Amino acid sequence: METWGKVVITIVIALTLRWGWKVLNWAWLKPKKLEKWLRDEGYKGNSYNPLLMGDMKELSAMVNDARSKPLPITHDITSSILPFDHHIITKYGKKSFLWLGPNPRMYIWDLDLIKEILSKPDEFQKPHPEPFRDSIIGGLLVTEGHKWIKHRRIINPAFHLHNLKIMFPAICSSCDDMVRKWEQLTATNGSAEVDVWPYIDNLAGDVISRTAFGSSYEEGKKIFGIQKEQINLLFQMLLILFLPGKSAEGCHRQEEESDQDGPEGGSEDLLGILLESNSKEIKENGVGMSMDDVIEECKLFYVAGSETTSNLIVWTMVCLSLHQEWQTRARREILQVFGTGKIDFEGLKNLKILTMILNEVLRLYPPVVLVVRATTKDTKLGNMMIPAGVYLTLPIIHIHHDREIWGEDAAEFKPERFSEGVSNATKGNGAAFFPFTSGPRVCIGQNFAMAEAKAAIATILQRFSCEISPSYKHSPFPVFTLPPQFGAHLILSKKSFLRMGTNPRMYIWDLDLIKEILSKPNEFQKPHPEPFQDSIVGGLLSSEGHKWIKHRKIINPAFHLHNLKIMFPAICSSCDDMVRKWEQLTATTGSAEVDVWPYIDNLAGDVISRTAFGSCYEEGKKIFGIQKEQINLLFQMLLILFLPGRRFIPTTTNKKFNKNRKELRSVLKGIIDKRKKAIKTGSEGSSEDLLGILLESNSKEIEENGVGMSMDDVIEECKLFYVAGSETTSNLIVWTMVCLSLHQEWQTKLDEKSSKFSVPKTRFRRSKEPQDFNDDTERAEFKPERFSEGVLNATKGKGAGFFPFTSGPRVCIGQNFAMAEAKAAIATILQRFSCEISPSYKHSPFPVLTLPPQSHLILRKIS
Ligand code: HEM
Repeated sequence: METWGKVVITIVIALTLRWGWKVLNWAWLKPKKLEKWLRDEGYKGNSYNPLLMGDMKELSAMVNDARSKPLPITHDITSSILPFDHHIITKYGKKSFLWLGPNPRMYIWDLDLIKEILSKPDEFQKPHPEPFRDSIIGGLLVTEGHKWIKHRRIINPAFHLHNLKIMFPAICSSCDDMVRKWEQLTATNGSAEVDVWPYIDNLAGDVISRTAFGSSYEEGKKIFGIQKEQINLLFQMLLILFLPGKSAEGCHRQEEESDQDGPEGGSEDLLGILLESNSKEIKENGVGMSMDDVIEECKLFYVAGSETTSNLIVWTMVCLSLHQEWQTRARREILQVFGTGKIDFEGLKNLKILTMILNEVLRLYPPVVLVVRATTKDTKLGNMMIPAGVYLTLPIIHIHHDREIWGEDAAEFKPERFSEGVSNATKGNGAAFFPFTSGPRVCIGQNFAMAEAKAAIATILQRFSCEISPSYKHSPFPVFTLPPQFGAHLILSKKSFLRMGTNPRMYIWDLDLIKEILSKPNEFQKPHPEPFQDSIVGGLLSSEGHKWIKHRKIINPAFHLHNLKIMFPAICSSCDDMVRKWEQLTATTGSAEVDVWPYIDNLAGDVISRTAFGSCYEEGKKIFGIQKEQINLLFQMLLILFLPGRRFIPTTTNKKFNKNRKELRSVLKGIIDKRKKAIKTGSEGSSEDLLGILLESNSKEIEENGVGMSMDDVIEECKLFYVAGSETTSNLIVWTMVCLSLHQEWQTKLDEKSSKFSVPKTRFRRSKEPQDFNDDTERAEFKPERFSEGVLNATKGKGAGFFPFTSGPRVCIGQNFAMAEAKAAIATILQRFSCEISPSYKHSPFPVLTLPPQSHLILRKIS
């Protein structure tokens, strides 16, 4: 008995000593040995302290403190989101390390070393055990060696591009579902403040549920919920997590629960493809994945595939809200590629701007902020021989923000740095951008994630604009990935589009954007084809690029002030002719009710006929008539106008339209030929009208540069003079008369000043036209005094808010002409008449190509 007792005591002592030795080695000797190695290699860090769990206590306190408050809105986030790492790096430099329990983690900043580590997954494995990670995920992400090779081979097909293409409609359905909810939220006011994070978070889970489990989508969603709770529970256990044998009761219970949800379903979703690939593996090589393996992979799909991608989407929305110019560029591209219709997989590759934006977001807000590898034996890395048990931190986010790599603007959102690809953005050092890591263990879901993010952002921007809400709190905080801890409160506004045929039209209200668009005629061209306009006007108005530059140069002299001066008497003759007719109408009683519109309409045509075609005035007037008829015919064809090949549809209107077109050409050709001859023979006045000056300027261009305008070009310009020059100016004149009839006080003012008045200019303000006169909002009132100190003052410094003639290089070439004509007309009228609204007047500004009315006014002769 005694002997037995001694034996037992000896065994107990031996075991205790062995266990004690192990603990001593784990908690003190080994860390101290590794610390010595690190310091010998020139790495610096805090001295290891087992009582404080290495740096865990300080780290935990700093993390909790950082988590408690939002950050300033800046992309310079590394120091705030990884406060302890920042503290260590600032204190000890880049060659430093920190203690997670008894394990030292050294930072690897050298890009060549990072590449080497990632290219040798066997030598630099993921740390095992890694309590945080292992409690949540298993599967491919954490397996090593042969098992990893086999699993990766089995899973790979699930992520092939052609399978992604099959799954893509499911991704789009989830995006549509989300956006539909936002449409409900913004239905009443057109905009709403929305915390988009829960929706996006849910979207990514939804996408994985559909694409991973297809028909078992609803059960799939349940797993998503459980997995999310697991991560939160782990955070509550941060301090005990690195103790051996830590208990995670809650976790285990839920693990079991999530284990119960077994896989099932077809072969067009991730699970189906995986199961098929597994059967193939078993057939070919005897062993494949077990049921437990498959379950682990499914759980992994959730965490790896949804958290990460939802991070990317939400930070993209935040960045686009902060950088509206990129939101506009992205939306423009999306509308160019998909219109407002369905997003398709093939179109994704044309989203160049969006790819640049997503890359920049992945750089600034990488969902995986760092990855860790560990040595299991003495391992060579560069010039170092690293002993077993050292953890290596590859600080993705620090490297993505490193000024030495990206330049001084590293913390700025500048997607343009990716315009020539990743290699260019990183100045040849592609390894500096690795949100999905690199090497054999590069993220298997990279294409999946990018396709999902593109589909989501495209679907959102097709329908909404977003901006930062006042209640937004910037809170990127690394949990497992980098979600916004306090959500992402944005203001979503519904985008309104008008559909013309298959093309959407978006409204641009922002004056800076309007100015930008008008200042870049090459980038923002007129829509081609634009069936309505193209059927009526060609010439300068619809040409682009070099052709436009050449034509504008040739035509410009025709609108020079000194030529306008020469043409001015012709303008006044037309005004006199019109007023003479009114004098006849009012001759008997001194006043008469007159629909002034046909006269004014005719006046403007008359002015163009005289000033454009001078001596050929009568033929010119014929053109005017035909052009007017063409506009009316087009209106009758509105329904078929946007059909391809519309010209050949044999309707009566279409036939008439085509006949008119031919006639126009022939009349104009006749006029031009005649004029060319007259110029040749030096006939008097042959080059004093628009046509003459244009032909002369064209000859000069041909002489100097070899090419000028063809006959067809000149015909187009002449047709354009009619529509652009007469409809528009007659609108200005008639609405001025209507306004002066409504606002007698202004008529009187003009009367008093007789010849030296200035024409009120409020016609084409961007504000809405009143349909009745009760609209008392200030912007809808007729108040010419707002222009008393000029346009800039009237628009409260925003000159771009008034642009009846547009602005930039393509500003209306006939602006001075129109203003001179309108002034001459109104002056001539008011010299002889007063006008007031007649009881039969109907207010009917209705846009055709321009904005003509039906205007019955009472004209009274001024005695
Ligand atoms: C923006 C989105 C994503 C980012 C930034 C991202 C990032 C990463 C990174 C950095 C790794 C390497 C981790 C390490 O080596 O420790 C990784 C691995 C992995 N990712 Fe992703 N990921 C994303 C989306 C996805 C998606 C959508 C899926 C699947 C549906 C996925 C599945 C995986 C898997 C299975 C691995 C392990 C690969 C292996 O070890 O062989 N990821 N991911």
